[in-house]
This record gives sequence, structure tokens and C-alpha cells, in this order.
Amino acid sequence: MKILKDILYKVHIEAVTGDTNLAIRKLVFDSREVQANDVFIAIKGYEFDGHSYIGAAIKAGAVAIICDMIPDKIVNGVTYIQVDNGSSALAIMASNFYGNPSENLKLIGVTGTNGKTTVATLLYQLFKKAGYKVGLLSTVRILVDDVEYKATHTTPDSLTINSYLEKMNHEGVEYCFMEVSSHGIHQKRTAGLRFRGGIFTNLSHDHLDYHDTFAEYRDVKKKFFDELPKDAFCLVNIDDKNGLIMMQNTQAKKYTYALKTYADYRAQILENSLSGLLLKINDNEVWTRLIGSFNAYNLLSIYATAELLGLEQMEILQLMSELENVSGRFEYFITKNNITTIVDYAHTPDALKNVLETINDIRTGNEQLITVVGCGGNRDATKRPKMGNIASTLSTKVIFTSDNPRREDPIAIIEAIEKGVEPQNYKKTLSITDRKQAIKTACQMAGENDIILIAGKGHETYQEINGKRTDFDDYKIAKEILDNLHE
Ligand SMILES: CC(=O)N[C@H]1[C@@H](OP(=O)(O)OP(=O)(O)OC[C@H]2O[C@@H](n3ccc(=O)[nH]c3=O)[C@H](O)[C@@H]2O)O[C@H](CO)[C@@H](O)[C@@H]1O[C@H](C)C(=O)N[C@@H](C)C(=O)N[C@H](CCC(=O)O)C(=O)O
Ligand SMILES: Nc1ncnc2c1ncn2[C@@H]1O[C@H](COP(=O)(O)OP(=O)(O)OP(=O)(O)O)[C@@H](O)[C@H]1O
Ligand SMILES: N[C@H](CCC[C@H](N)C(=O)O)C(=O)O
Ligand SMILES: [Mg+2]
Repeated sequence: MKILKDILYKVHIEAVTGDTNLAIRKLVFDSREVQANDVFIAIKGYEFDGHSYIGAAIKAGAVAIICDMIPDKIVNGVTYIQVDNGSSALAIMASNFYGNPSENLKLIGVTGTNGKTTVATLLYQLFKKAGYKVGLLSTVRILVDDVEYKATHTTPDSLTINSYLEKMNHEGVEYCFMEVSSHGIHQKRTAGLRFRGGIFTNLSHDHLDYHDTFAEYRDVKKKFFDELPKDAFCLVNIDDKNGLIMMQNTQAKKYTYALKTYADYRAQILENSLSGLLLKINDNEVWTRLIGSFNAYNLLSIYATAELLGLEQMEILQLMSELENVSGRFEYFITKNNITTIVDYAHTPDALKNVLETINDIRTGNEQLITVVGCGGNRDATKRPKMGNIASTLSTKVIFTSDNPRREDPIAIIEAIEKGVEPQNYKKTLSITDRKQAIKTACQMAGENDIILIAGKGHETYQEINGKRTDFDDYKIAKEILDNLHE
């Protein structure tokens, strides 16, 4: 059992009613999970207000309540603590509860619109290959050295983060690489963590449903760097015009990387083909299995991070040549009659453009490039016509379909995507709401040497329609259909 008073260390407390010298079992922010001797943290959410569930939490056994305002009616024997921000308080308490685990390993955060999973996962792989015990918190999976756990968010809530970091401490993990999403920063899921480094990949259109404007989205990302401590490093992609902004107010040591401009870490693409990328990084050549110029940025940031964390240049280059593709990121297979099918998680306009441009760069002749793509429901709707425009401009044929419609009407989402298609491209497009049917049609349309891109869902193994999830795996489905068609 832990003592509430200790867990409150560093929390900005505004008022207290009751005893803080209490033995507590757990910290909980969902009243439905409260058990005897728990502390319930009431948080104002996007759908509900946790303060409405204080009564339910006490009924379920909560002995202390953390809230924005102590209620008028208080229950005898229950401790109430008023804080200025419930999410920040939760994050600091979570860290205290689990023994401040981020202090006991080197935690590196990766933020940006695209590339977070790729960079964090490749860093995990590289440090594992270098012989260290490593942790990973990513969209695709959570890894405590070799043990895998299911990921539910890109950046989970602060209790979950700290509980995994504690596990990592227990296993003797030295380095942990984690994705830091804009939702994560904004909802203070990463508050109170001690980062030794922060990486900025890039910034483009996304999540404009959640953040009111692009400037607000950018400033939330910037906040992550503003809060890095002096002894941390801040590594930014300076080819992105927002790179400089990220560094503006940080106290951390600043480093830059770029392909196009002067920077501390520079790379040049020597070769870019379906078999990999040949890069020149600071005068040394390195061949990697990763594909696409956007991956040159990811690889360069990995090189720089490994060097900033003390690995030797030659060792880093050697290990980079052994890195494997990240699941659902430009994953591909080639059939006997040479149809290449690529599954990629491009779910933003910029990512889709990069992937299509990469494929067009490595296409050799007059093969068709058939794209299957949709947009998620209950997410930023302004990206829909943009993605429709990009897909139809950069492909030979496009099938618009459903991504995860969630609670929206799939047909309405597709109509919004179609609005971005320019008249000269109308004839290239068709729309099939059922994603499996859309993939099947693309496979039937493809002939020898053609390329199929299935974008948006990457590693996901489900599809969410009407709030219900069913098994769905782009890669498996396409493989099965093509194997049957071309036995
Ligand atoms: C919009 C959003 O980000 N929501 C997150 C937020 O939930 P919320 O604010 O909506 O919570 P709520 O349902 O309104 O409830 C408010 C509070 O009341 C409590 N409650 C509620 C009901 C009840 O009966 N009792 C009770 O105590 C809830 O536990 C909560 O503490 O806080 C929850 C706990 O941390 C998150 O799980 C939840 O993520 C939802 C599921 C989600 O889909 N988030 C996505 C958008 C997200 O975070 N994505 C980013 C990645 C984006 C990217 O970069 O691509 C991510 O990091 O994963
Ligand atoms: N450095 C990059 N620049 C632009 N696009 C990229 C970059 N890296 C990856 N992508 C594209 O973005 C897609 C998503 O990549 P990744 O999963 O690494 O990003 P993410 O930032 O983790 O996304 P999410 O916000 O969903 O967690 C990839 O499938 C690829 O198409
Ligand atoms: N992290 C992103 C993933 C989007 C993936 C796409 N397949 C979708 O479901 O919209 C989000 O939650 O917005
Ligand atoms: Mg990710």
C-alpha cells in the first residue's frame, strides 16, 4: 500500500478537506474501475465530466477524490483535494505512484505528424541490436524489452505510461523510445515525465477536428520541446519549416537534421528503389532495406539520436543496414506475375502524397498504379477532399472506400473524398464502400507489373463500422485474393 501524502508530492494543490495520511490501493480516473481504498481523479473530458461520477466512485470504495472544485456536499471519511488541473495532477501522481520510473531510464520522445511509429520502432530495433535492454511505446505495440503488450493509443494515458515504465525499470531497460502525439501533449498524458531527448519529424495537416487551427496544433507540439529540461537534447528536422519554431523556446541542447539544407546531421539519397535506400550520411554510405525518400528523414533522425546517445558512428551505420521494415509501413509483397502490393498507414494528406510520389519515383515503365484509400470517421473531415485530390492526381486508378467509419455514415465520408477529385481525373476513380470488395476489385484490375497501394490502415487488424470492430487486415486480405487469382 502507498500513502496518499507521498503520491501528492509536487502536485499543485489548492485546497484539502480530510486526511492525506491514507493508505491507498490504486489511482483510478474511471469511476467504473474504482475498488475499495482507491483514489478517484475526476477529469473533465470531451464527452463526460468525471466530476459527475464522484458519488459513484465513493460508492465503489474511493477513499480520496482529486477534483477541480470540492463539492458542496462532502461525504464523511472521504478526503477531497482540489487541484488546478486534474490531468496534470493525474500525471504527476501516476509518476509518484510508480516510483518515478522515467528517472531510471533514458526516455526519448518522438513527435510530429508522420513518422513517429517508424522512428520510435527503428530506434528500438537499433538499440536492441546494439545489445541493450529497450522499451517501446508506440501506436502498433508496447514492448518491455522482449515482452509485447497491446497498444490502444499512440500515447496512452499517464497511468498506463508510468505502469509500463515501471515494468521497464523492473526488467533493467536502459532506453525507452515513445511516441508523443498532440492529443497526448494536450491532455497532459506525458506531463511529469523526465525526457532525455525529443525528436521532431515533421508537421502537416492532421487532427484539425481536435485542434481548432493549424497554429494551435503546431503550438501543442512545440509545448513538448518547451518543457524539455536543460540536460536533454532536442533534435529537429530543419527541412520542415516548423522545425525552427519547435526549437524556439526550448532549454534543451539543440541539434538539427536535414536533406536539403545545412544542418548538424545531413544525408543525401544516392539510390532509391524497391529494394531499399542507399544513403550518404556525414560522408559514409549506408544501405538500408527501408524504402522511400521520407524514410531517409526517419533514418537520419535515428542516426543522429543514436550518436547523441553515445553510440559509435561505424556501429550505428552497421546496425542501420540490418533494420527491418515497420509493420504496415510500406509493407509489400510481389506475386508470381509481378504485381506489387503495398500496404501503408498513410492516413494524412502529406503521408499519402509521400507514399504515392515514392512509388511513382521507383516505377519503371507504364505499369498502372492502383490506389485503394478511404478516411476515418469521427476524425478530421477537412483532410478528406485533400486526400481524394492527391490519390486521384498521383495514381493511374483509384478506388475510394471505407477506412474506419466509426460512427459516421461511410457513404458520406466517401462523397467528401470524391469532392477533391479534379474533373480531368473523374474517369480514374470509382467508389466501393465495402473495403474488402474494393481491395478485391483492385486485385482484379491489376495486370502483370502493376502496383497496388492499399493506404490508411497499415498494421491495423480490425475495421470499426458503426462503433463495432471486426477483424480486418489489408495485407492478409490482399495476399489471399491475389494468391487465389494467380495460382
Ligand atoms: C478525444 C480523446 O482523446 N479522448 C481521450 C480522453 O477521453 P475523454 O476526455 O473523451 O473522456 P470522457 O469519456 O469524456 O470521460 C471523462 C472522464 O470521465 C470518466 N468517466 C466517464 C464515464 C463514467 O461512467 N465514469 C467516469 O469516471 C472517464 O474515465 C474520464 O476520465 O481521455 C481518455 C483517457 O486518457 C482517452 O482514452 C480518450 O481517448 C479516446 C478513446 C481516443 O479515441 N483518442 C484518440 C483521438 C487519441 O488520443 N489519438 C491519439 C493519436 C493521434 C495521432 O497522432 O494520430 C493517441 O495518442 O492515441
Ligand atoms: N518522415 C516521414 N515523413 C512523411 N511521411 C512519413 C514519414 N514517415 C512515415 N511516413 C508516412 O506516414 C505513415 C505513417 O507513419 P508512422 O506510422 O511512422 O507515423 P505516425 O506519426 O506514428 O502516425 P500516427 O500519428 O498515426 O501514430 C507511413 O505509413 C508513411 O506513409
Ligand atoms: N492515430 C490516428 C490513426 C488514424 C488511422 C486511420 N486508419 C483511421 O482510423 O482514421 C487517429 O486515431 O486519428
Ligand atoms: Mg504512430
